[in-house]
Amino acid sequence: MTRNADTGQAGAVTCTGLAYAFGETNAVDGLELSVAEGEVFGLLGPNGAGKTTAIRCITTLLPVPAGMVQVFGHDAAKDRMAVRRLLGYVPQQLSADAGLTGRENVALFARVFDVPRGERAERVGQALAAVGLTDAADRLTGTYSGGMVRRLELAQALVSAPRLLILDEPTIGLDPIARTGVWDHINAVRAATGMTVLVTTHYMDEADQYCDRVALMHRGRIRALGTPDELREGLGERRRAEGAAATDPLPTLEDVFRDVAGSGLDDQAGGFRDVRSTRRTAHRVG
Ligand SMILES: Nc1ncnc2c1ncn2[C@@H]1O[C@H](COP(=O)(O)OP(=O)(O)OP(=O)(O)O)[C@@H](O)[C@H]1O
Repeated sequence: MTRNADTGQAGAVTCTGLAYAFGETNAVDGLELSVAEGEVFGLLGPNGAGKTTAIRCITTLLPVPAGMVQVFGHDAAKDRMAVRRLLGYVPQQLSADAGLTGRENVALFARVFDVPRGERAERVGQALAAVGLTDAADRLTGTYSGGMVRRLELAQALVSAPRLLILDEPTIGLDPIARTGVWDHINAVRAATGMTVLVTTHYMDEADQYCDRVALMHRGRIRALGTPDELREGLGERRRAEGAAATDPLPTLEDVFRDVAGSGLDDQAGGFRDVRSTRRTAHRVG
């Protein structure tokens, strides 16, 4: 895994004091976030933490009412088109049309994202190949499994060759094999292109395995930030200083989250575990 958070290159994403409210609800509440070029950055948190709202501000789908968002140095409030041209986005909700073939779905995105006409067919084929869907490309998307749909959505986001790929819960609702498949394809594309990846997830194990750095978000703010190892070891050290045995198992990322969020985690509907079965990604199409 490439860990180049300290290369000194211009950040892929910088949020400074980002705030967004829905009425009385401060969904994002002074978010400070910096994603380095080339890293896989995980934004973690329970239901309602503000992850999707923050992501939607970064993608320019929501305005930036307070604070600042920059993507590769472009201000998301002032230069929306420049930001949009640099990123690919896989939203939580379905973005593939069940009545079209996989190839037609990706071609639609190629047109929307202004892939030059003469290059479209080749780029669509490459995007489908990158996610392992060449053989299924001419089947109706309605016949795809949940994992295939997610990979198709990935191809849709990749067809414009983005420098930044943003994925909102890319594996929710998928079985472990399909989840691994989605990540294998993300990593293969990243290795080939150096693309930056910003991903939200509830799956702590997945973040631990695939993210270079993670930010733990709770009630609109980042509560802890670091590599998964740094976060787990930091809590382990503190527990040992407080008297825990040196032989105790290293804390998990979920332990770290419970430590920073305290009991606040439990008073929200859901938490981490029970959201896993509630999404219907695997059954959304067909
Ligand atoms: N369109 C909306 N109208 C009103 N409130 C909203 C809206 N969207 C989100 N919220 C509220 O803003 C807060 C943050 O929601 P958000 O969806 O950003 O969290 P999240 O961390 O992405 O959660 P999830 O994991 O469930 O997607 C929540 O309290 C939510 O109820």
